[in-house]
Amino acid sequence: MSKDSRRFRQPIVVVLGHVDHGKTTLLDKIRGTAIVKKEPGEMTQEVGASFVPSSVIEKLSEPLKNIIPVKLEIPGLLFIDTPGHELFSNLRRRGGSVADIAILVVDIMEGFQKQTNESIEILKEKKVPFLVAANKIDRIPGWKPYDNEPFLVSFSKQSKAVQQRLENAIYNLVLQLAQLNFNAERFDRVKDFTQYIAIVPVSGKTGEGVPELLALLAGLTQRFMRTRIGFVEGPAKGVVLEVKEDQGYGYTIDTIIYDGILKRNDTIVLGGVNDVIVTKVRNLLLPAPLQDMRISKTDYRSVDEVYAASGVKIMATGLDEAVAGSPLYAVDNESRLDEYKKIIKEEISKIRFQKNITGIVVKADSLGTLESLVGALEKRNIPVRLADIGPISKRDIIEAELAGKEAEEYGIIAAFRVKPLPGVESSKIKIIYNDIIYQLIDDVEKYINDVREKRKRKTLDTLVLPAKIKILPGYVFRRSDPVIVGIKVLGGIIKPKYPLMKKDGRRVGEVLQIQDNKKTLDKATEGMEVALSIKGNIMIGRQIDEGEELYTDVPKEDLEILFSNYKDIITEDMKSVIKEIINIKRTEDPLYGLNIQV
Ligand SMILES: Nc1nc2c(ncn2[C@@H]2O[C@H](COP(=O)(O)OP(=O)(O)OP(=O)(O)O)[C@@H](O)[C@H]2O)c(=O)[nH]1
Repeated sequence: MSKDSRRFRQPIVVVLGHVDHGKTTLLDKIRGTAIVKKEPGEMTQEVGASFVPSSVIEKLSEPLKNIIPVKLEIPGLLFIDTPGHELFSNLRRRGGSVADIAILVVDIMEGFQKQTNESIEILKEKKVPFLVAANKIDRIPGWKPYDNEPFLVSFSKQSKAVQQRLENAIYNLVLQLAQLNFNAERFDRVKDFTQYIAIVPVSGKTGEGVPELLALLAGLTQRFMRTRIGFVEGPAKGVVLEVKEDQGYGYTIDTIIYDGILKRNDTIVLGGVNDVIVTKVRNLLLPAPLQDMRISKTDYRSVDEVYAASGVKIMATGLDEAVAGSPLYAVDNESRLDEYKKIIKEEISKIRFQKNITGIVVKADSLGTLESLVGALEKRNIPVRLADIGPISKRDIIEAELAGKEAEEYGIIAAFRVKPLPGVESSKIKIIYNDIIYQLIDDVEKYINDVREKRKRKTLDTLVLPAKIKILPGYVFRRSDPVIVGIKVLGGIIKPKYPLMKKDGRRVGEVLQIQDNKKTLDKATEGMEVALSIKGNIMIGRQIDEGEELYTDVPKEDLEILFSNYKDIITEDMKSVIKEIINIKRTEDPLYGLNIQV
């Protein structure tokens, strides 16, 4: 088909679903089936995507003519090759996704799992319609496989008991979708596809149901997305899927062009690590044609132009700084260059940002994953102070430290597929790594909650309260191990287990016991004169002296909790002790007691 006769471009299809539910197997089966059914010259190869021409889809659905009448106007379907959340997030497009429709793969024996629900969330948010592939039907007990047959053909040949098992499993999926507020039904019973999600039973292993899956994807997109998939003659619009250093080609970008035509020598603009990149297309690369069924895409051939929708590798100078997930525009008229640059800058600055708030630092390898991370974190009410792409730098550490001083739980960096730059001292703060977006978010949330829980568990009993004591001269009962001395409480409250410090902030052991006339006390307050035993490596005359004044060594957090939760026990004498303690502690930690009004 020549491009001039095109009315529609091929819809872009993505595959999502829970781990091990069979996304890769199903995609491979679709590709393999398409390769087997193609006529010579019909199969063009794409970068990062596979094209299944309409002629193949029509051939496959021939036996279904009476059930799904498909007369295809679209040229075919473009399947994004790599399944999963992470790549999907780089298919970003302002206000949605470059993907036109999605296949949500669900293991029919296992039903909806965590990532199935997450996938639905993502699809809802990006407004991508989807159908459900109820996969692994060949694993239904008693199922007799009929390789590559339409589901309806194979289903009609199964025993009644097996048919019933399948129906039960489908019903289970219908219920699970209903809980998520979706109407759903087996595809052949759906009357209105705008109201119901179609469930297509398939097997990625035997290929059963693949004909229906393809026919439905094609039929639904061409019927309900006519405007969206209308072919555009103008300059290309696309998205950077991945940035790669290819042997012999230098830095290249794998892109999905979803609109218009991209030509060699076109000027393109896209997002870069430091600035918007403006460059000229030196070469457009597509995988060399397939010789046989092997799906290998390592050799390239160059072409003069590609038209939407397609996956193409772009060679150009300056791509080493290109950012995956960035929009890409071809500029037809140099006078509009600034306009395009501005659009890209604006879009990127919404995703890469620094705010003066208490929140965590997020670093990711691409714009798409960064956007997904920040979006998901904010949904869980986790504030983000700094969001950026690239390796962890000194600035990131400093920002996290600052946040941590304001609220300990936020003094972290969430790192998605990035590492610290060489020489960056990262041991001072907690960096949480995970290469799966949703696990990273779970890890971050868990860490924050753990820190908060720990803090909450600190009740009045476990707090170290402020106190100031004086070792009374002439009342040394034991000089060491443990020291036993007579003291007077000059202010505050002292209890066993409290750590003690000198006027210069140095630690000098811990209170072991408090006694008055041989009676053990659980505390001593202002004005009381009691005997105190102090354990630790200390000796009267060495670390501490008769007549010396000591303070309790109050942790910053304890002081904050005292002020936020137990203000009523703060007496005047304790207040003046607190002021002195803050002065002592500030020499080490300038933020000690910062938010406290004494
Ligand atoms: N019996 C049967 N096994 C299947 C089918 N589809 C996939 N499998 C098996 O299920 C396992 C997982 O399949 P994958 O295709 O790797 O699953 P995936 O969802 O791509 O997994 P991740 O990429 O790890 O998320 C493999 O052992 C497959 O062979 C199917 O239709 N029938």
